[in-house]
Amino acid sequence: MSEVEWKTLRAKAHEAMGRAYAPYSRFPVGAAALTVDGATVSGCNVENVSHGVGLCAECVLVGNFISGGGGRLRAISVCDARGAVLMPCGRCRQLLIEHGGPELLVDTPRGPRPMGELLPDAFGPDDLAAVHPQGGDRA
Ligand SMILES: O=c1ccn([C@H]2C[C@H](O)[C@@H](CO)O2)c(=O)[nH]1
Repeated sequence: MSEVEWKTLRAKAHEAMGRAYAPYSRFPVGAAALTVDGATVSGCNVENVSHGVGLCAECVLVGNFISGGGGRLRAISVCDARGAVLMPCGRCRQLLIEHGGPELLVDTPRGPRPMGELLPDAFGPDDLAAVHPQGGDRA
């Protein structure tokens, strides 16, 4: 990832932040990611009057990504209303690692870091396979 690519992602995250629906927290968030194919995808937080069912920007990004055809995420940047880099919450780290793996580069205040550092020893498909080696959908 070049500095130019990070700047583009940060700009797209900021743009998405401007579309956030966050009347309850008044904390708009934007997220933008680069895919391994070179496409970009973004998302903003979408809150709800039933506070607990609100969606984080990263969650909306993943939904947009999958509904747009999916693939693999390479890098992501998330920002707040000031444009400052924001760390994905724990749930969103799990959502993101599913589609980018531990190599997914995450913009952090300390610079880009692989998701494997931010969610070490993540729960993953191997944990399911250990119980159901043949696959299957029943417990
Ligand atoms: O990484 C984050 C952290 C928080 N939020 C949202 C959730 C909620 O709408 C608001 C305040 O927590 O910010 C995100 O979208 N992404």
